[in-house]
Amino acid sequence: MSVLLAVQFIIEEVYNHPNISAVVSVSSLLLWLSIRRPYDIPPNPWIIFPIIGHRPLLRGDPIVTLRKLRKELGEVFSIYVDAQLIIVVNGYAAIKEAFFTRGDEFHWRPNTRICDLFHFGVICNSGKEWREQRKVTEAGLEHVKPNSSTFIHREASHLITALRAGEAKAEDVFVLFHSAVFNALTSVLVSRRMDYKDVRLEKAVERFKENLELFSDSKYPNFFPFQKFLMGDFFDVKFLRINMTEIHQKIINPIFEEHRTEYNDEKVVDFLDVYLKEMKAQKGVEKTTVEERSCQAVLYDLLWHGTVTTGATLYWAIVFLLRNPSVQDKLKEQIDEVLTKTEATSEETNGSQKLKPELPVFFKAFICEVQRCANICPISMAHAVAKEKFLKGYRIPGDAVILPNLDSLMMDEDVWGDPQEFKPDRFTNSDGKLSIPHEFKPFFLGTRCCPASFLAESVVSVFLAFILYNFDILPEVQVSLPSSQRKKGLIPYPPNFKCKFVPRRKSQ
Ligand code: HEM
Repeated sequence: MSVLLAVQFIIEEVYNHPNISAVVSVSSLLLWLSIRRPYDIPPNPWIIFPIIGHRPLLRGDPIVTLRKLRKELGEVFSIYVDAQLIIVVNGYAAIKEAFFTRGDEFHWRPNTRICDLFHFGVICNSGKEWREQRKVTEAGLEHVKPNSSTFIHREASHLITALRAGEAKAEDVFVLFHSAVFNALTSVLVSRRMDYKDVRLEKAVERFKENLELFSDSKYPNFFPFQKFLMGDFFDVKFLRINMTEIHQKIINPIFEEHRTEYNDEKVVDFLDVYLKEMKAQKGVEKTTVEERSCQAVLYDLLWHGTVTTGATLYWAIVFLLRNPSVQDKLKEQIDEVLTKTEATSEETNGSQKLKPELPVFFKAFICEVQRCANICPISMAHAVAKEKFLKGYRIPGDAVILPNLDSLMMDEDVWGDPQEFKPDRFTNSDGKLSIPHEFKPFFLGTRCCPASFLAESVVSVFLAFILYNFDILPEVQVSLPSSQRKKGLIPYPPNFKCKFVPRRKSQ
C-alpha cells in the first residue's frame, strides 16, 4: 500500500513540475542507452549495470565466473565490461570453428590502447602486417629448430651450477628460472647469453614481470581511450612504455646493431640473421613491414612472452613436484635411465649431462599435466574480426573483443572427470602409451597458435629432467607445502614460495 502511495506521489510531482519531468526523461533515456543490448549478439547475463556493464560479476576469480556463465548461457556468450562488448568462445567445437576452420576471419587483434603499444611486432599485429611478421617469425624459428636443443642443454647445465651454489638453502627460484629461460631463448634466437648476476638480465626479468602485471591491468586504458590525452599516468601505460624502452635500449638494440654489422649472407646462423636476410631481400619492396623497427619488436615479443610463459610453467612444475612427492620419486627413477653423463669437457653440452632423444612416457605425461593444471593462458589472447561476422547463429560485431576460453578446454569436467586433481596418469592409456585428448591445447590452435611451442616444450623438459637428475626438491618447511592457488593476472602464477634443492647422493 505504501509503495503505491509513493508511486502515485512521484507521478503527481513529475506531472506538476516540468523541470523534474525533463530530468526524469533524460535520466531514463541515458539509463536505457547504457543498458540496452542488441538482440542478436551472443546471450549475456540479464543483470547489467549502467556504465560498468557486467564488471561486478567479474569480481573474485573471473575464470570461475566464466565457467559459471558457460553453464548458464552456452558455448558462445557475451559480457559487457564497461561499454566494451566481450564475446567468450568456449568448448572444443566452437573454438575450433572460429580460430581453426575460420582462423583467417577470427585472427585479428582488437583495436585496444595496449595493443597499440606493441603493434609493430607479431603478437599484436593483424592483417597484412601480421601475415608478413608471422611468416618471417616462422621461417626464423624453423631455421633454429635443429640446433636449439644443444643451446638448451647448455643453459640447463648453467642452471644446475647456479642451484648447486645455493647450497641447499631454501630459496625462491622465480628470478633464477626466468633468467635461465631468457638465456635459453636468447642463445637460440640471437646467439647471446648473460651471466645470471648481470644486472641487465635481472632488470629484464623484473621489467617483464612488471609489464605482465601492467598488461593484466590494461582493462582500464583499453576501455577509456581518451586517457592518452590526459596528463600524468593514471593507468600506468606510460610506465609500461618506459619499461619496454629500457629493454629495447639495453638489450635488443645493441644485439640488433652487432648482428647487422656482422651480417654475412653465407653465415645465417640464428633467428636474427634470418630476419636480417629477409630485410635485405625486401629492400625496395613498397610498403613492406619487414624492416628494422618490426624486427626489434618481434624480438621483444618472443623474449617477453616466451620468458614469462615458459618461466611460469617451470615455476608451477616445482609447486606440483613439492605437493606430489611420490610423482617426484617416480620421475627421478625414470630420468636416471635416460640422462647420460658425458665428458665434462664435451663441446656439445658444455657441461655434464645429455638427454637421450626419447623421454619416458610418464615424464611427458607429467609435463602435460603441469601445463593443463597450471593453465597459464586461460583466455589465450584477445582476438577480433575485421568486420561483422556470424558464429553459431550469433552476430559478432567488428568492434567486439573475442576471447578463446582455453580454460573451458583444460578444465572441462566432461573431458577430464576431475579436472582440479593433479594426475599425470590421465595422459597415458592402458597400453602405457601417451594419450592426449584433443581438448589439450596449451599452445592454442589454428592460424595464431604459438609458433614456438617446440622451444617451450624443449626448455621445460630439459630443465626439469636436469633438475630431477641432480636434486631432491624439498619444501622450505616439511609441514607447509606451497599453495596451488592461482594469482590474478593474464598469466596466473602461484604465490611465491621458497624450496630447497638438495644434491642427490648418486649424482655427486
Ligand atoms: C609454455 C610456454 C608457452 C605457452 C603456454 C604459450 C602459449 C601461447 C598461446 C596460447 C598463444 C596464442 C595466442 C592467441 O590466442 O593468439 C601464443 C602465441 C604466441 N607465442 Fe607462445 N607460448 C609459450 C611459449 C612461447 C615461446 C617460448 C615463444 C617464443 C620464443 C612464444 C612465441 C609466441 C608468439 C610469437 C605468439 C604470437 C603468435 C601470433 O600472434 O601470431 N611462445 N603462445
